Amino acid sequence: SQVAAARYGKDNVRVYKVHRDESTGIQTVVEMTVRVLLEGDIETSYTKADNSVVVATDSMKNTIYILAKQVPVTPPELFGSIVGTHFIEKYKHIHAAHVDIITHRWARLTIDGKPHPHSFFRDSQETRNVQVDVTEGVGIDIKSSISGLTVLKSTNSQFWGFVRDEYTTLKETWDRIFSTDVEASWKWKRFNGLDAVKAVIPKFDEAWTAARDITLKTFAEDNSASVQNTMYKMADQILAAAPLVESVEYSLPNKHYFEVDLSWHKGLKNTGKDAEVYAPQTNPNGLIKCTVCRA
Ligand SMILES: O=c1[nH]c(=O)c2nn[nH]c2[nH]1
Repeated sequence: SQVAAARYGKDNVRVYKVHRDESTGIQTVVEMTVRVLLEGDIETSYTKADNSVVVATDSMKNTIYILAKQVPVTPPELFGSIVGTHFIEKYKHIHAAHVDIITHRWARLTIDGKPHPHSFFRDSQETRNVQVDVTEGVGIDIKSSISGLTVLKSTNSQFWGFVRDEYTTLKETWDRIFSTDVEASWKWKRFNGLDAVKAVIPKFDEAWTAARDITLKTFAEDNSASVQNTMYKMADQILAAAPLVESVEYSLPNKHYFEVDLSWHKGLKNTGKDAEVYAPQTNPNGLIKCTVCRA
């Protein structure tokens, strides 16, 4: 046997960092969960019990905390690029570093109509994430994403004209509920190194804001013909808004809400235009995926 592929590191490294503005007393917090996996000339640690090539995962965890102290932890695209670049520069036998960062939300509390200087709440399980792959002699590939942004619209979602055959029972609808947990990601054009990432730092927050705003606005305003068509419209607009982005990917579960026919109870009307009470379905769910690139 031989090692076909190998990468190792520390997962679920939880990092919190506070910025204290002494002049205003306003504090700002960031919380994230970091994974770093390394690749390189490490096969002998698997095949020969040669630990001389192993940077201990504990040391990798220490490194994440030290770098979080020394450099900005936002935008996550920058911090991930710094962390990954550190490992391939520090250890000559390490040739690639894969850094995944999940950023959790701490929304500033508004108390008596005013933003509170140092109090926050978890307003959503939505996260902002990056996958940063730093490869020696190649560059830095970054995929940014939004996860766990759960939305629902109570009308202006349709689905009709689909294949009807001996397997079809689904009725066509011109007015249905559409709910999904948004998973949207955008892949940046390859950066040739850390300096190239540092040259465009503002673009990362701008792209995240654009992707989130476009997703929510299109979700709300599009009279959706299908999940497929609506997600394509979202991706198309994100590509137009972010020239440094190479492609956009959506993965949207279609979280079904079924009408409940109550006509058996004294003729109670609760279907079609009379439907008000629905049964939210845990499973099964539709799952619609696409990757959209520039033509
Ligand atoms: O938007 C939808 N797309 C689909 O492919 C599908 N299939 N069943 N319901 C559906 N809704």
